[in-house]
Amino acid sequence: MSGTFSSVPIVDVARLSDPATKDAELAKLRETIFIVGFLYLINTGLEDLIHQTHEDLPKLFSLPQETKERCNMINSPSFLGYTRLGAETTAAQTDLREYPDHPGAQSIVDGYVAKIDDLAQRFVRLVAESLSLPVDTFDSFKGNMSRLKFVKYPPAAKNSQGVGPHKDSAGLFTFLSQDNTGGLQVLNKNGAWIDVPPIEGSLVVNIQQGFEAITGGICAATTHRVIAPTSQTRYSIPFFLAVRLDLTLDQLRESAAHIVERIPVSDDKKKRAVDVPSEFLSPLYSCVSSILEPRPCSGGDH
Ligand SMILES: O=C(O)CCC(=O)C(=O)O
Ligand SMILES: [Fe+2]
Repeated sequence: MSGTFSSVPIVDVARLSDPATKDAELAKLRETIFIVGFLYLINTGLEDLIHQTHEDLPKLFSLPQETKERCNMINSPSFLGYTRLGAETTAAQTDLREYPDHPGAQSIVDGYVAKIDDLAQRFVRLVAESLSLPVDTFDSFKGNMSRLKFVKYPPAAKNSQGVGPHKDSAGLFTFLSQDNTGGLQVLNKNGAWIDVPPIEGSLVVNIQQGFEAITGGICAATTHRVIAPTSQTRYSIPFFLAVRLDLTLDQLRESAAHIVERIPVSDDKKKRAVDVPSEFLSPLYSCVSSILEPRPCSGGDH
């Protein structure tokens, strides 16, 4: 792999679990983490769950509008819940997508979160291994505010914005299951949009800005977007693995410097990593929770 990419690599969990193939697959994971920031994860063991959950999504979204509005996120103190179509903006344009939540969805959500969170915990340890770090290196950064979203993109005019260009923000990694529609694209270092076509049963995993900050910018979050579908409705299920909200940015900088020292990449890359432009390291915020909800940070030293 050279300095940029023209497709998103596939990393195989079965090969990572087999002593005969583990090292080769870890090397692939490392290259992918450094160069692309996006990968497909296959053979996760979650294929049936993913399939079943996608079967359930159209039913959830076809709940009556007033049922969906009852759990609108604007009424929630934690800002979690339903968002209607057109209520979001990315890169100054309206996104053509909506997401629901409903008490009836509780068991679907709980079942999915339990399994995907378990996979996410294993993945983070594999990433540490692939970077030649102790397996538990990132464990102390993990928080308990991970989020699951069910997203619907109705058909729209050609080249409409499903969700505009963005990097995922204050977490470690995103684990996304997309249906068979397509439309997800990632931006490579030459400024070209690269398709991430659906692979049945796979998860698309990408680095968030929290992990970028933890690795001092060596493992960077990649900009991505979704082009709205034109003829069929698209559904996706992103799971955002969170960082600890009480982590102070001073602590983060200190441990990032410590981790960067141990990652075996060229000094040149390390040098560039020192000055990563990330809202995550903005002096405007004193701790991670204030990025999500700007206010003074308390109890940040544990
Ligand atoms: O729906 C997708 O495929 C991607 C969604 C996404 O990028 C996000 O919600 O952050
Ligand atoms: Fe995203």
